[in-house]
Amino acid sequence: MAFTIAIDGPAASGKGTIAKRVAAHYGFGHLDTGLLYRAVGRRMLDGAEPIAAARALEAADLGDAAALRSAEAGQAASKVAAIPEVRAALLDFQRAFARRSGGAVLDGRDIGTVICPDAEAKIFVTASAEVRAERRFRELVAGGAETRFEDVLQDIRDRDERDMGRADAPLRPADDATEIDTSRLDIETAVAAAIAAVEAARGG
Ligand SMILES: Nc1ncnc2c1ncn2[C@@H]1O[C@H](COP(=O)(O)OP(=O)(O)O)[C@@H](O)[C@H]1O
Ligand SMILES: Nc1ccn([C@@H]2O[C@H](COP(=O)(O)OP(=O)(O)O)[C@@H](O)[C@H]2O)c(=O)n1
Repeated sequence: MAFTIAIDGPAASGKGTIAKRVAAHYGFGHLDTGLLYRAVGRRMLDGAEPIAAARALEAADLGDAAALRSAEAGQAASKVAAIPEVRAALLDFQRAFARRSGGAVLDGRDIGTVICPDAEAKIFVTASAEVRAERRFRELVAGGAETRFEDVLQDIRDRDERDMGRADAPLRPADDATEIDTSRLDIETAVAAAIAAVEAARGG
């Protein structure tokens, strides 16, 4: 049976963590759609033309998740993500994943609004920019990156503005999404709130 859970939200709000845990809870597949845009952004940084790179994207391009998670790849991702032809090139793959049998959780920016407007459950994860920057800063430092908190905060603000301000599929909650503000929630509590929202959507 196909059952789709759409999880959207800004950078470092905790949507990926929630998506992974919710998928494990239900035994569903999980797709981090940000990785697709990061892979196209990475290829642009290497000199490729972004629309052609999006059309030629292969599973192998998503292999090096650690490199794709850099701040540089994130900025490049949010630039190529504003190009309608790039978004169009990535649409079918995401929709096919969403309808896979056995259930799917997709996290990104436009899953509940554009990719899967008919998803059975929709969640919009938020947190203050300062809390998100603190989380991302710790994550980058733990991974060995040399960076400053102020730069991470600026990166998050730039991407928020670009992602919310673009004409095509801007970041916004779907009208029927449940919003979870994780600013003051630990991971366990945030995941429990997400599962409760899915259960409510299932009529449970
Ligand atoms: N509720 C939370 N409380 C504290 N840290 C969190 C919480 N949710 C996620 N994190 C941590 O914040 C960082 C970013 O989370 P992630 O799920 O990757 O965000 P996103 O997918 O929205 O970018 C990770 O290091 C993660 O472990
Ligand atoms: N469904 C999606 C997912 C990501 N993106 C873009 O890709 C960038 C990187 O997304 P991500 O989810 O990997 O970023 P984080 O939230 O993990 O920092 C975002 O800033 C968006 O510009 C998008 O436009 N649509």
